[in-house]
Amino acid sequence: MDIDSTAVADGTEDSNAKSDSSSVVIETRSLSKVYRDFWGRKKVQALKPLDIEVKQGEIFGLLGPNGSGKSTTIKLILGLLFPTSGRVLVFDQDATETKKNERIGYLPEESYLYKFLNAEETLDFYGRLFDLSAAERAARVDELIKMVGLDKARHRQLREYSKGMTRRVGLAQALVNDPDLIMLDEPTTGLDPIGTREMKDLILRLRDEGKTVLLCSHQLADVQDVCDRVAILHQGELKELGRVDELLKVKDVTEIHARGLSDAAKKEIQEVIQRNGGTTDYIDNPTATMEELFLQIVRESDERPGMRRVSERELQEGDK
Ligand SMILES: Nc1ncnc2c1ncn2[C@@H]1O[C@H](COP(=O)(O)OP(=O)(O)OP(=O)(O)O)[C@@H](O)[C@H]1O
Repeated sequence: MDIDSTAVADGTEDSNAKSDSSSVVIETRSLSKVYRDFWGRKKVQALKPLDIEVKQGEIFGLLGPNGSGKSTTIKLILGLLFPTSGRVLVFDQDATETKKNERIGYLPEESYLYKFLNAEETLDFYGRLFDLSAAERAARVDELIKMVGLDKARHRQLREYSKGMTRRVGLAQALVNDPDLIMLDEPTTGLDPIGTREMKDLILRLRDEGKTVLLCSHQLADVQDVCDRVAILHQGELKELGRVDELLKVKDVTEIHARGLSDAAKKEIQEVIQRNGGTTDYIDNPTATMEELFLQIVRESDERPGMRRVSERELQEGDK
C-alpha cells in the first residue's frame, strides 16, 4: 500500500479499530473520470481525483446527492469503466482485472432478473455462472433463500414479487459466490421498515463474518445505523471522510442517561452543572425512534391479533 497516496487524511483514519493498514480491500489513487461525447470532447467531470481506502471487515458508506459521482466510482471499482486518470486497486489488483470479480458481490440500484424464473431457479442460474457444483448450488441456494427471508416464496416467479422481495432476491444473488467484498447500491430501496431492519441486520452480519461492504445510499438514517466510515462526495469531489461516530459526535455537549431519578435529584444535578459553569439545555425523557415504535407495534400485532393501541377517545379526537 502506498501510504503517501492517502491525500485525504482526516486524522481519524488510524483510529479504525477493526482493521489495519495492511488489509486494504479497495484503494483509489487520484482516481478521476471525465465523460466525453462522441467527438471526444469533455462533457462532464464526474469524478475529481479521489483517494480513499476501504479496509477489510468494515462497512464503508459512499454518500452524496444525485449526480455527485457515486455510481461512477462504483463502476470504476468494478472495472466497468476506465478511469480518465489515476487507478483503482481491488484486492491489490487493478480494477480492470476480471479475475478479482469472482470475490465481489454487487447489488445494483435496479436488479435485472429474469421475471419468469422463481427465486430458487434464479439463484441456481447465478451459481452456475460461478461454476458451483450441483451439490454446492443446492446448499448455497437454500441457505441464501432462508437468509434473505424468502423461504415461503421460493417457488413463486419473480414477476409476482413485491419491490421488497425483489430487493431480497437481488441481495441473495449478490452473495451467491460467497464474496469477500459486497457492493450494495441503495440496498433498502422499496423495503418496508421491517425489511429495512432485516437488511441492516444482514449487512451487519456480513461484516461480522469478516466481509467488507461498500454501501451507497440516500437513506442517511440507515447509513448512520450500519456504516463504520463514510465518504461524502459533492459534484464529483470528496468533501468528507471519516468514522461515523467521530463525524457525528457533538463535542461540546455532555449527555448522561440515568434511570430512577427523583425531581429533587434532577434539580440537584442542575445546580451542580451551574456551579461548574455549565448550562442545562434541557432535562427530559429521551424519545424512541419511529423505527422502534413501528417495529414494536407490528410485533405486538403479530403476537396479539385484534389488539389495538389507539383508544376510542383518541380516534374521536383525531376526527375533530
Ligand atoms: N454515461 C454518462 N455520460 C455522460 N455523463 C454521465 C454518464 N454517467 C454519469 N454521467 C454524469 O456524471 C455525473 C455523476 O453521475 P453519477 O451517476 O456517478 O452520480 P450519482 O452520485 O451516482 O447519482 P445518483 O445519486 O443520482 O445515482 C452526473 O453529472 C451525470 O450526469
